Amino acid sequence: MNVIVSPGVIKGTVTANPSKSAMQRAVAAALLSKGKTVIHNPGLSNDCLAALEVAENLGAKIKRTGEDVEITSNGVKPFYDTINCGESGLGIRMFTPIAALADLEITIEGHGSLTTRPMDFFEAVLPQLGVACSTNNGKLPLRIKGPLQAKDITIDGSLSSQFLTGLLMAFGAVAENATITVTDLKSKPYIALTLQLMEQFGVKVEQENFERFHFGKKQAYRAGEYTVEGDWSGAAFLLVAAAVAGKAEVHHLNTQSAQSDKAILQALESAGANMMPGVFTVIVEKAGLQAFEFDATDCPDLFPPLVALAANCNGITKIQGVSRLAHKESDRGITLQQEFGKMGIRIDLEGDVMLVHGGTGIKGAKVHSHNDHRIAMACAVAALTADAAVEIENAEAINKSYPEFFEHLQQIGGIVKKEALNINH
Ligand SMILES: O=C(O)C1=C[C@@H](OP(=O)(O)O)[C@@H](O)[C@H](O)C1
Ligand SMILES: C=C(OP(=O)(O)O)C(=O)O
Repeated sequence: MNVIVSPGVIKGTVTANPSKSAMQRAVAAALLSKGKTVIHNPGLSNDCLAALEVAENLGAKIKRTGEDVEITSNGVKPFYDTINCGESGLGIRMFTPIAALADLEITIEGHGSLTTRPMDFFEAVLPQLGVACSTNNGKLPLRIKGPLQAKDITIDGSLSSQFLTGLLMAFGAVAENATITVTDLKSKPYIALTLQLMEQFGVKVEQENFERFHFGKKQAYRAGEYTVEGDWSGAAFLLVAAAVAGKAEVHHLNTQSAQSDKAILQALESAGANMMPGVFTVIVEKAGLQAFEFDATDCPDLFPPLVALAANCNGITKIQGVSRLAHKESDRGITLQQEFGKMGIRIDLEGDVMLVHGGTGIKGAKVHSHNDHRIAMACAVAALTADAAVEIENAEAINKSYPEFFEHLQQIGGIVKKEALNINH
């Protein structure tokens, strides 16, 4: 699907979509619990749907009841010997150690960009926990055979925090007096989110400095009720849209959230946007925007909205953390450079630093998402202040995290036209 976004003024109110990071973790915790969990405000993006399907294949019963999702589980008891994590990096890295709690040999698959993302971590780490594991040269499919034994282990956290999230969640179900030690952990706030979620489901982990995670006496996940927070990662695009092109009020955003991407507020402030954050609502208004400096090492998903913001700021914005982008849905440093380049915005990549030359004028263009949801959304926001419309090819990539994105953009005044592909027979 191609989507055309025209320049225009932003004005309106919208409710943030549910956080996929929170939803996927809640689905995993519900699977690990005994009994019925009710998830309110469930996320239904492709990554969330993939998590629900994996939980079902690993033994949970899933029911949609009105606005909620009910997950009834008796722990990990796989129905099948194959699970498919769709395109979700968190999904595969979280559910692999969880699936390894069973003693069945299981094949773990995915599709699209997930087939090119690195999984060799598991081959190095899972055997130390008694799990046989093979990959296809460090890529999918994975084959594992548990059961996983939670033992003291040291892992490298520099590539992604998601592997640690998976180990923490799995250890939570079986560990007794065991410690995970992590070196060079990146994306730390995502681990804070994991620990917070585990505690909400009754499992407490003692952590020191995000380097040592200790499990004392054996614990059990407790089924219950859970409400998914609004998503700061998706809302960041709406907040930037307001900062560059008008004014918007975004509801259901918890400013006390553990989500890393609430850091968008700091970037907006540094750029000079007018902001009025409440506890569950954020209002952002356009102002004269200046180039800013920001370290996105621990919140890498903010790069695409930050680039859309920086393109509208006078001067050269410096964003640290480019090396974190190589293994996302696309190699995002390069993809942003290419696609914003088509819109006349120069981006230099200098080692771990991205330099965005802003305030030079955004041009209408035809751009491509590279099947990366956050690139599609960043281009849509850039279009708002372009000199002509921007056409985004493969814009359906947004379904991975935020299927409602274009409707939400329209709700706050965005001029959006969706074009189905013409297929000539
Ligand atoms: O745990 C999570 O929900 C996520 C962690 C981050 O990955 P890394 O830890 O690989 O940076 C982030 O980029 C991803 O979109 C979601
Ligand atoms: C990288 C992302 O997700 P994941 O790693 O879970 O696929 C993302 O949502 O931008």
